[in-house]
Amino acid sequence: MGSLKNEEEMEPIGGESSRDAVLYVNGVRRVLPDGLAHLTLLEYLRDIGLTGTKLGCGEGGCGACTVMVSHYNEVLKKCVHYAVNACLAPLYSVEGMHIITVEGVGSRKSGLHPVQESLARSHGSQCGFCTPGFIMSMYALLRSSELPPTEEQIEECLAGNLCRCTGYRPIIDAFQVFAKTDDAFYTNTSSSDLQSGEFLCPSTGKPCSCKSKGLNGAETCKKSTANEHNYEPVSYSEVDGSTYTDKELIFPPELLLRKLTPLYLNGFGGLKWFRPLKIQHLLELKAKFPDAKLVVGNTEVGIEMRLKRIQYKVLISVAHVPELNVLHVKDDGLEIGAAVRLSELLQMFRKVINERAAHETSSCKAFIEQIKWFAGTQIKNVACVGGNICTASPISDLNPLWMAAGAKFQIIDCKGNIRTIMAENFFLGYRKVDLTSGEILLSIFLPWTRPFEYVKEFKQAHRRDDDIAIVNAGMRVFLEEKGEDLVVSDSLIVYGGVAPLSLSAVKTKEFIIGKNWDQELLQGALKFLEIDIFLKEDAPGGMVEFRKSFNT
Ligand SMILES: NC(=O)c1ccc[n+]([C@@H]2O[C@H](COP(=O)([O-])OP(=O)(O)OC[C@H]3O[C@@H](n4cnc5c(N)ncnc54)[C@H](O)[C@@H]3O)[C@@H](O)[C@H]2O)c1
Ligand code: HPA
Repeated sequence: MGSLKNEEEMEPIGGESSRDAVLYVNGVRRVLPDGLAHLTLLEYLRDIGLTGTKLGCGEGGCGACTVMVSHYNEVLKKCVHYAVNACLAPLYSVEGMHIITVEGVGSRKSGLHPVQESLARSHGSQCGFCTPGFIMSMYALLRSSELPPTEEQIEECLAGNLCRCTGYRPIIDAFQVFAKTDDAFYTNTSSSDLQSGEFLCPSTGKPCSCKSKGLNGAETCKKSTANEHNYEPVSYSEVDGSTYTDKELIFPPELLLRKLTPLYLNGFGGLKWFRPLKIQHLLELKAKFPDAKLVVGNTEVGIEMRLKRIQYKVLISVAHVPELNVLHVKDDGLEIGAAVRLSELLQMFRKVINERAAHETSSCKAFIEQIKWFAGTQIKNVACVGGNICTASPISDLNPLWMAAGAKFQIIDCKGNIRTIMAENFFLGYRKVDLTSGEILLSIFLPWTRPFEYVKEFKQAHRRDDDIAIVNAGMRVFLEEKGEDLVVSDSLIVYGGVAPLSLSAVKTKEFIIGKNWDQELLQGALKFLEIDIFLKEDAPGGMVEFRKSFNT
């Protein structure tokens, strides 16, 4: 399929020269030849014999293909580790990175990792198909956490992994031994006894169900989750895995020193894969290939190409363009680059709600709740804000919130001209947005909320975790004090899942503005919502009565 091209031979992608595409898998250096742009990371891994990673749903919904990606983050000046769905990750998107698969974590032969051993001992593996994915989600959480994770973080990191056999309880039990809430519980036996005589579990910091008064709380708790029969641990003597760390795969030193370079590679059927590192190069590419698809997480494009058989000829990975990765806290709000991943955004929201006045972060709190239920952790680790916005899905979880929260989108064209548009006006129809083929979404500006301004999210899906919405919404109301009363000064209520696009309840807004914030307003608003959100009996998506019940 030809060889790697250097910059001189390249399409317009800047003046730096390109190098070999390199990847590390389980500590082993691998040179990626040109011609593989059509491959996913999963296909590549299985082709090289690493078949522990499984193909389940192929759309990032089941987690059987979970692997851990590590790379050096130039901004944070440290290695970052996170779980991804290998079934959606384009092979070249992980160029310059280290991939750890379940084979690299441990095996019977080389010794099991504590995560693997605990799962096996707790009967958390039955048919075994989903097991590598669970192991990798938990392993990635442990490697990326500076402190031992909480029980909640452990459950959250598994939201994108499905198991059809166990009912999840043995899996959760197996992994909860890695949760630790308070060092004192481990070091000070007297502090692990409540005055009532109840025993506090060292792993969870909560009263322990085994209620044992044994010598060592940790030991008692361990036995309650692991197999109580005598056994010879394969690789370690304690559940905390202290002896295992000698074998832990380190981040390859070569990748610490190696600078990312722009890439231009090819794939089957004439597919071109570009990785510009500068906005100027990205804009030049977009001018040259107006129909090119921008990709970051590939969680939408990947599904379109594989499951819907849509053929894109040119893919431009914009994940490493600095201008698209900004996350700036400003006096009047937050500037968010279009390529910022949802997990990064979530962290930023958590940071600002701790640092800023409570009234300023009502939108941030609503986004935190909505992102929690957006998808599994593996998807949130790669899916970007701009990808979700530009997909303009009628069930997008975040677009109703951007609109309601009064966000503004910055759009840049191939010549570098920037225009700003209110999120409210950006969505034009079914998966149609106000972008010409020469334009891309550059960034999003989310204003802080004002005193007496409140933003709320809503999502109803078939199940809570990792599911698409049946109906969702974003709502904002800004109240003004008038004497004894609170009067609605401004508002926006936007619903998803009820029309071909995220739909603003215009008449309801008109009705409530200027009215007192009371029960009467609520009853009147519900009537107007029935007019604004009108679902025909044969509306696409079905479940019309059910969906109507959420709107009012
Ligand atoms: N597969 C899943 O389980 C799952 C779950 C939840 C959400 N999602 C998807 O997450 C996606 C978000 O991110 P992603 O990074 O994976 O998307 P992606 O890389 O697949 O790109 C999605 C779309 O957005 C466009 N796009 C991306 N950045 C753009 C920009 N800066 N300007 C203009 N267009 C741009 C792409 O060209 C493409 O059409 C959503 O679209 C949503 O469909 C997937
Ligand atoms: N949330 C969850 N799933 C999705 C979305 C979203 O916003 N868009 C497409 N699939």
